Amino acid sequence: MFGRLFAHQSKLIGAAQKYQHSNIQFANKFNALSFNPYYNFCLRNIGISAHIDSGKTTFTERVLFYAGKINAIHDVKGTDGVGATMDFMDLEREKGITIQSAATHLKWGNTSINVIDTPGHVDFTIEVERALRVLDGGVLLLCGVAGVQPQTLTVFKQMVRYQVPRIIFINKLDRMGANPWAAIDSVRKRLNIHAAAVQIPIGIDQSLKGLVDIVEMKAIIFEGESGEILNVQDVPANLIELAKEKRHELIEVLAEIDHQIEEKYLAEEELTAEEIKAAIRRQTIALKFSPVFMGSAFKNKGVQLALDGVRDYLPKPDERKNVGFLQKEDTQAEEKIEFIPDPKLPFVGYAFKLEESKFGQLTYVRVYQGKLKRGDNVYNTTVKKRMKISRMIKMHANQMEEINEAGPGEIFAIFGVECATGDTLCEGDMSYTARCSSMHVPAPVVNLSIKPKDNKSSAKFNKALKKFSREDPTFRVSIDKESEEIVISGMGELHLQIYAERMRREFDVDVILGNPTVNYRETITQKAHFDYLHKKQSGGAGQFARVIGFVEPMVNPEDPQDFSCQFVNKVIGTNVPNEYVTACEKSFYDVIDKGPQTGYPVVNMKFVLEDGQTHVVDSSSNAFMIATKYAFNKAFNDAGPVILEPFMNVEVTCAAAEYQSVMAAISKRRGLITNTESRGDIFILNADCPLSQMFGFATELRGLTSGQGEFSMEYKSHEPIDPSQAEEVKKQYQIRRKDKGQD
Ligand SMILES: Nc1nc2c(ncn2[C@@H]2O[C@H](COP(=O)(O)OP(=O)(O)OP(=O)(O)O)[C@@H](O)[C@H]2O)c(=O)[nH]1
Repeated sequence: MFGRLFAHQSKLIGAAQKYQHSNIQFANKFNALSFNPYYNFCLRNIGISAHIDSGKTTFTERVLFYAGKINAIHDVKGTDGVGATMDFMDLEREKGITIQSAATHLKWGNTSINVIDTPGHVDFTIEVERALRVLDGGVLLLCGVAGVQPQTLTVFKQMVRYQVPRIIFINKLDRMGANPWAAIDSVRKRLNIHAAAVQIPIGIDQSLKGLVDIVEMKAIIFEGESGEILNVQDVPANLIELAKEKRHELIEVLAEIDHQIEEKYLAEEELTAEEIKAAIRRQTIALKFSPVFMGSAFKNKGVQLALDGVRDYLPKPDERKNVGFLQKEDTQAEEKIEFIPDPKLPFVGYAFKLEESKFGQLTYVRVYQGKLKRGDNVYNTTVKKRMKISRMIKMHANQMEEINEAGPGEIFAIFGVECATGDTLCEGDMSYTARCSSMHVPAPVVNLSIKPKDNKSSAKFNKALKKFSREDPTFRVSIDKESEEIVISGMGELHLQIYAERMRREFDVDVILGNPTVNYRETITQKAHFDYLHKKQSGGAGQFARVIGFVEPMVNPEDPQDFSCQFVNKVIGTNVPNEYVTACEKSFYDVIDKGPQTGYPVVNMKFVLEDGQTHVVDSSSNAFMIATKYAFNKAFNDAGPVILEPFMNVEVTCAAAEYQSVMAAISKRRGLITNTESRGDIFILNADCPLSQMFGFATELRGLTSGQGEFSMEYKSHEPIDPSQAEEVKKQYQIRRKDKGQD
């Protein structure tokens, strides 16, 4: 029955696209499915993303307080003995950082808001990916002193990847040196988007008292112990000129992208607050504009107005286009489909996060279409299994609230279903199933060998590894073929250390960690031909295979982490029969797994087989596999082989007086300084550094700056290694081989 409904929906949508009608109109026109586009009129799914330490958790804590979800504000580091509500893991409270994304929901007036607070550290970037994959809008937080920082760029790129409309909140205006206009400038220059302030501050740093809403032209002073009283006043006389100037700037920016505003602007007509707000909403949802709010979360200034911004300018679930696929089970044929947030259509949900709780596995789901009720059966498209939903809950940080149903656009969690991150759950029968589009999973860059201190803990150790790798697709476990050690790979040292610590705390397993190593890669820099004959015809069964072709580099400039290789069959005629081509292909993919110089994978290379030769008796798949292996080795050597190592964009912030020693430390670590900037007493340095040289930098920086310096880094690309270092990496590989008796 649901298969039929899906099938019907697919026909409707196909037809709707053809006639350029909206699905809603089309469905209504044919009266085929009753459709209620206003089901979630009052729902927003938002995430809060930013560079490390910009104040996401502090901001979310205020959001919860003003929305009446908590009755007191707590500090992020847990110094008041409680800790911020959303950083509920002990580790998060001790370190004062967010490690996992946490979900909560609240009411702001008549609007229900699901909020996901995500980590800022690049090491936990998958948490941001999975949150953005399922959110309809975002708040991009910036520090009012530093403006756009490296991780701001990363989260911004992630927002662009998932087409998430966003408002901006410039935080920390209470700090010395805060300058919202410089921050907006950095947004325009570094993010290259249309953005303009909708507010101006009343006072700055120590004297920050409130904000002027330049759309409505009114002043708001935040009063009461926690800024909970909004005292609305006339714009102070000394700020009228600035407010007018910034209102004009806002209209000017909108006029560039919005026809309705442009017409009135050119005709020099006065615009009403309603007209400006409508244009901000239109263009924010169209991803062409980001309104800029500001304040200080810590000093309880401005958060309520940003929440108004979430309600007024970010989209409802039915204002986002959610495209997925409809799969016909018998033929596996897939067609694109738009999921419609109508509770009467078949249910489609996306499992975006798993968490082990004391009651079993908790799976977070976002509903894209239809409605799910407790007791319903769903079909997991990936594992092709039907499962009963016996418990549904709404999460508020680590607290649970039982619910009986969830409709379109909702985010909730279910217990006890077999699921992995990225699976689609749907109501389809076996003939038609739905699949949501997937999320981007970045490749790990750091490895650590790991083993339990005590052999008796092996079972618990393995259980922990299994659990963590199911939860986090950027955490990988493998066995080093040479050393036979277990190796964990992840996004950074901190990422892996946190898992080691969680093993101790959650599984009672102490572990020994090896030194971190980075994920080298091997590639070629030029084209090289091969013509290799493998011939063994003296005594016994003979071997004969000849392969002819070339290898060449293959780079995807769009995606620095696209490390693919390709085998291309260009054989014309029957010189190499198909079964031998298949053997050559298999051999190629086997051999690139371990590069000849370092044992790390070969990337970005095309192997083109053009011709060859067989022998009536002595040729075999095995002979062609051997010939391909040797042809590869020879061609690889002739094609200018290089070793690549991961490079990071590093940003260091320190006091101006310390900059020389920081610059020297970066240069010593083979960093290439790309930018330096002083803002008042603060010095900011950007550099491209090899990741292999950055281990232990946090400790060195603390020493150089009396603990005051901060740094962050994010993956940039894999780049050729310095020749002197290349020799060392090759030598290490030879030593490892020798130790294993492979030489
Ligand atoms: N002066 C000032 N400090 C702030 C403000 N907001 C947050 N902070 C401080 O900045 C530090 C980081 O705040 P968090 O809320 O943990 O930042 P975060 O972005 O959640 O951090 P991560 O999740 O670890 O990236 C804490 O010491 C906060 O007290 C603000 O508006 N003004």
